[in-house]
Amino acid sequence: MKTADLIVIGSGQGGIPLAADWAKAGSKVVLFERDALGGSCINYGCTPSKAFLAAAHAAGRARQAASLGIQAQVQIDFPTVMERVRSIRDRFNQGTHKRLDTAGVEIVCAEAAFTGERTVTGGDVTAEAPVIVINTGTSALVPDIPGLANTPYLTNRNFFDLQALPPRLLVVGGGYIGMELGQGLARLGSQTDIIVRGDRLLDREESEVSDTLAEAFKRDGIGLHFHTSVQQVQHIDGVFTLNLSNGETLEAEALLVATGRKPNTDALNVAAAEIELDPQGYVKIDDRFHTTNPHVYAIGDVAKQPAFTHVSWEDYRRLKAILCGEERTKSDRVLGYAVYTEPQVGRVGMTLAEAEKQGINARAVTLPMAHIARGIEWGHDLGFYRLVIDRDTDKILGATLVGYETAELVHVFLSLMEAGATWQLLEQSVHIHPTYGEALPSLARLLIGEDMPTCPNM
Ligand SMILES: Cc1cc2nc3c(=O)[nH]c(=O)nc-3n(C[C@H](O)[C@H](O)[C@H](O)COP(=O)(O)OP(=O)(O)OC[C@H]3O[C@@H](n4cnc5c(N)ncnc54)[C@H](O)[C@@H]3O)c2cc1C
Ligand SMILES: NC(=O)c1ccc[n+]([C@@H]2O[C@H](COP(=O)([O-])OP(=O)(O)OC[C@H]3O[C@@H](n4cnc5c(N)ncnc54)[C@H](O)[C@@H]3O)[C@@H](O)[C@H]2O)c1
Repeated sequence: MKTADLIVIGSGQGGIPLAADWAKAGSKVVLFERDALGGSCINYGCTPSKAFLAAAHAAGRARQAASLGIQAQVQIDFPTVMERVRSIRDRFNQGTHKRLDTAGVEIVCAEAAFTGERTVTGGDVTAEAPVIVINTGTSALVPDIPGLANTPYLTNRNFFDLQALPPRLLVVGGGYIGMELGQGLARLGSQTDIIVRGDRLLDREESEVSDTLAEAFKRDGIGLHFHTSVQQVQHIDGVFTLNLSNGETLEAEALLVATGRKPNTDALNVAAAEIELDPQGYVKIDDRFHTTNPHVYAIGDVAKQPAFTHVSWEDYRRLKAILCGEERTKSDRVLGYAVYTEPQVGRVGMTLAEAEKQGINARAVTLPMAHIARGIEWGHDLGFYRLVIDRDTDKILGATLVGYETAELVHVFLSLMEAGATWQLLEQSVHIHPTYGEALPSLARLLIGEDMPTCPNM
């Protein structure tokens, strides 16, 4: 039995810096990882998907340049695209290894399980510590569709190992992963169809977001099948055949299943440490990341935090402060996130409906892309910017930006909200012409009744 000061289970986005910081400060840290170091984000999530989308969107933008009078011949070298994706993934993965090694963390490459209140075993190592942090993330949740189990379907786990471009692709699921990777392969040349159980894409967002993305996907030649589910899967001679509940039959050489996530808690033997899970298997935590065991904390996706890398990373910063005796909680932060389709969706805070549900006297204003000079100049016609404010306090409550690179632009709102700013502060700001950013004060000016269009030259 090893004795440590800190045990981290899972090398997710919060666990790595926590382990490294503790070890660098001279503490004995043992980190268990059953798969690739760096977790989902580096190995089969953010990093490879965004490197992949860089290529896909380059192809999409080159084709769209026709509307500017530029006729580009797009040739896809798929093996090179994927080699680049994997080399970036590998570089980040090796960087993680080096970071933990240099800090002096003892890495145990094994699946870990609790063997007592403060003890964890993985492979032939058993360690005990007064503080244990669970950062084991999630895995693809694969639905129990007849015929699916024994086929070579793709999830985010093996997608980035693709060697050849599938001529045709079927995607099950109209959420983040299905949309990003589905549009990506479509832009690289796969004839793509997306099967959506509900009546719209990205159904947790406002319907105008879904409608805009559906229009963009149609322009990319993607087939959208709403209100239907897969009843049967067959895989014969390299071709998947899917029978849908609406009577349609679809065929393709590749099938991507992107129907949500499940927490990685099955192997943890949480009962041995009296750690409670919720009905879906996520670790229950309080506002200070404490599980039901006083020695054990949980951060990131496995603790049912919003499933984003910056959330897991921020969990680490807050948990570190708590462990150092500071008064911090998990809840008092402004949540922003983005979907890396084209157009992108940049989101922060509440929608109008969410604000009203909380009883807030809220108001929303919307500026369509057609009223943004930069959009017209660049040939981007899809999207809109929306701002939600509290009528009683004038504070900014949230924003939804759909358009070109809005994942960058939405940080203006994030910072304003973090500072507790009112919409008048934005309205008074003089932003640079011609930029997408100049449309943000214009958006706020709609609240004082200024008519659209509001940008110079419009
Ligand atoms: C395709 C895809 C794209 C994404 N894109 C983005 C994006 O653009 N932006 C964004 O913010 N987020 C994105 N995400 C979400 C993001 O990857 C996660 O929210 C982020 O990785 C945080 O995860 P985590 O720290 O909770 O743990 P993870 O990164 O999931 O890591 C958990 C680790 O624990 C290990 N583990 C599990 N069980 C055990 C065990 N019993 N013993 C030992 N080790 C164990 C796992 O092997 C894994 O390495 C994406 C996710 C996917 C799947
Ligand atoms: N850009 C980003 O930050 C980014 C990118 C990818 C993933 N992520 C994170 O990872 C999480 C998981 O992504 P995801 O796309 O797997 O999940 P998701 O929850 O975003 O989407 C899953 C979709 O599949 C549908 N679905 C569920 N079961 C189904 C079934 N049996 N048949 C058909 N459809 C079904 C759901 O209705 C939903 O629309 C996201 O919620 C997000 O937090 C983030």
